[in-house]
Amino acid sequence: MKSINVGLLGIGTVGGGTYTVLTRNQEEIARRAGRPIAITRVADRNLELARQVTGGNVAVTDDAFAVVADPDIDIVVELIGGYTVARELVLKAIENGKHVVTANKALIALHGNEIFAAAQKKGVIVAFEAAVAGGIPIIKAVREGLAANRIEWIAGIINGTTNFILSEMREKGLAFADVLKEAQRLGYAEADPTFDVEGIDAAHKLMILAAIGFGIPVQFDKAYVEGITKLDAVDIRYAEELGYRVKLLGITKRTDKGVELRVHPTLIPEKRLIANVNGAMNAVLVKGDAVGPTLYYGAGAGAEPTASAVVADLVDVTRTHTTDVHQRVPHLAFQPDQLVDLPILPISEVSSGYYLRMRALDKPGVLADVTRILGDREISIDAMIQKEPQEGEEQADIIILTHVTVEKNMDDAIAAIEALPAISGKVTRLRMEELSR
Ligand SMILES: NC(=O)c1ccc[n+]([C@@H]2O[C@H](COP(=O)([O-])OP(=O)(O)OC[C@H]3O[C@@H](n4cnc5c(N)ncnc54)[C@H](O)[C@@H]3O)[C@@H](O)[C@H]2O)c1
Ligand SMILES: N[C@@H](CCO)C(=O)O
Ligand code: NA
Repeated sequence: MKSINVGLLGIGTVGGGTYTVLTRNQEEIARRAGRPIAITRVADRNLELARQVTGGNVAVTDDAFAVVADPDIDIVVELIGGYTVARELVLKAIENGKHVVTANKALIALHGNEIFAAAQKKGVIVAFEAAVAGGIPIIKAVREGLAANRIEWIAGIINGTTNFILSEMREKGLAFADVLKEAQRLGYAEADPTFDVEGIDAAHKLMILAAIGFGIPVQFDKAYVEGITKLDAVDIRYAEELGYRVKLLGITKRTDKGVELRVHPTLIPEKRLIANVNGAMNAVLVKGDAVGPTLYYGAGAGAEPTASAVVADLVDVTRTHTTDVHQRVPHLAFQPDQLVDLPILPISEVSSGYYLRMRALDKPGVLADVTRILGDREISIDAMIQKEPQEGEEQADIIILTHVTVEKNMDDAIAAIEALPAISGKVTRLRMEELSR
């Protein structure tokens, strides 16, 4: 039987893993796909690496555009990353009538609308399971498995690097920079690790999840993005005292006013399963109206876990590419002419519980002033700790957990608290999610 010929662009961490998995499980994959799938050409600007990984068994080139133009190639796998050359290559592949598999969440989050429109026009498939939560089949779960549901919200630990950093810092007391270096060595981090630590990578993935969950076009510029670089170890400790873990969470919710789309460090009750997801592991909670909350857990980064998703997409594309375009699973889960323009809410309109930490002079009345400011704005307090001042100091930390309120109301309360003479410096604010309903 004629094999499906794959052109692999980029044979780094994920590309290398893809080559290994496809070669190792060749026979079983053919039995699943209905025909053999073979990588017949590889492009990488590092020719030495390409030769080394393929052991001289495949034609290698440093010109990715030559692979995309090759009439013998059926599916192009883009594992270069970034959104400049990768965008051009993917659009060129589509133009040449090739199906595309990619792990590139940045590309999909920024240019998905353009790419899917081009693919629809040409009748080709663009598959991107590896782009969100690595090896966890979350795209398939939301797009197909939960197709009966009205998706209400999705919340996930969707960046392995930051979860690895937070876990190592908490468990082993290691320094941020050392843990980041280790994540880079293990192949978890992006080419530019600021994408990981500033929450951008998680926001790329969240944008994709919101699009397939709610049937909206990708619009990455509307996401609220806050990473872990400003997170203070003391807040992780206080949160623990109060029974919470701090995770970098991507949250998207459908509300009456619009869609919440936000990535930020978040307090989660420690009894939730997702609060106990550690290391480079990812977990995504999806709440559907019929099914209730569902949880998906697994390796979110790394060579073979990510390759697992890339190769599954290759099998999917191989199985479905004979199907009529209109009968296929739509790229963003909803038919292309059925996407809706729900507004994405600015962060000021988002509702959440809050963790507040402030430094206050240890004198009577301060606490009363703070609680009055919150009370005047109908923000109710869930828990509070007042620390004893350290030896020789006059100020002490006050930590307050609040019930849900809208962010702009909290902005106003924080401004009033910071204006109190007995409060010094800024109030630290972290958002909190119960993730129970
Ligand atoms: N590493 C992970 O765990 C992981 C997980 C999921 C998704 N991803 C995504 O997968 C993609 C690849 O990531 P990676 O970690 O494998 O990166 P990588 O840096 O390890 O590999 C990229 C490869 O592409 C090659 N390359 C770069 N520019 C090229 C060009 N113009 N022409 C030809 N080759 C070129 C590089 O030489 C390198 O070998 C990215 O989009 C990334 O976001 C990575
Ligand atoms: N840099 C990403 C790779 C997986 O997408 C992460 O750490 O999760
Ligand atoms: Na995935």
